[in-house]
Amino acid sequence: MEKAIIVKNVVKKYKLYSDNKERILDLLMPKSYGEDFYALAGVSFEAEKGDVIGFVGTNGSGKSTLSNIVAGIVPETSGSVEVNGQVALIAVSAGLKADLTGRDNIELKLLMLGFSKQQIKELEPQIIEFSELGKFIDQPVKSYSSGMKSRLGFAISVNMDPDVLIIDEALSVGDKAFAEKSLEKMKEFKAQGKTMIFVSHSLGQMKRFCDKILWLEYGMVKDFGSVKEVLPKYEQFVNEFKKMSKEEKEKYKEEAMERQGEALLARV
Ligand SMILES: Nc1ncnc2c1ncn2[C@@H]1O[C@H](COP(=O)(O)OP(=O)(O)OP(=O)(O)O)[C@@H](O)[C@H]1O
Repeated sequence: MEKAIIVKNVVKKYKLYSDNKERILDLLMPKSYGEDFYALAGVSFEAEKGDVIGFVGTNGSGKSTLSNIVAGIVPETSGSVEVNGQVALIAVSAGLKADLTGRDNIELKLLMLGFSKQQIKELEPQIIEFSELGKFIDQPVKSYSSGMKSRLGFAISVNMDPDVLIIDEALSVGDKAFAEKSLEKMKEFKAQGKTMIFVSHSLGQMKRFCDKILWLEYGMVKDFGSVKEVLPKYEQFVNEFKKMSKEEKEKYKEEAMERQGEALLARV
């Protein structure tokens, strides 16, 4: 099987600063300021060509960070990411320039991806039609609602015919009719054998759409396998987690952070 995505040992470290002074000191001084925070602590997984993989995990587990790294939008701190083919990320307002109009954003995005002026001229009407933005297409994106931004982002990404498509919660913002239309488009892509990553809190959508599930927990892979195998385990965890008291949740987090520390130490 041909690999579409190979992610090896990816770590993403953020710096958390208590105030702006600390941030500036960290930039200017040789000594390190601020606290290290690991959004991803050594994540590995592979996608075969045509796989549809769902990322699940509680809030803050690293799903968006990982999808942004696979899409090449955020750099990894260490580890490696290989993507075969052109990748498109759909997330609310991902990569849209707020001061430009919807139309300018379409042109800019396609130009940056290497489309010719002629190709852009051909693609533009179908993108605008798909976005259902009507005359708003010539208004600056900063005047759009989050649903409108998501529609524009979705319309650009699906119409440029990518090899790998990453969809981060984009369907939860638009209205129901648009979400259905988008889901249809994604089914079409799936039938064409395109590789997709799908980030959503809707387990129903995951079940309907994905083949495999990557379960992230505090920046680590808790499980990776078929939907049938992993999703019931995740569902059970979510139900149990919801029932935990605040103290039990804290304890669970502490233990997971210890495992994270050990995993990071084992790497050095
Ligand atoms: N730019 C940043 N600076 C500092 N911390 C960040 C940054 N971006 C993300 N994080 C932190 O990294 C962790 C992972 O965030 P991420 O958005 O990837 O999680 P998620 O699983 O997508 O969460 P959600 O389900 O809530 O969208 C979070 O604790 C978040 O606060």
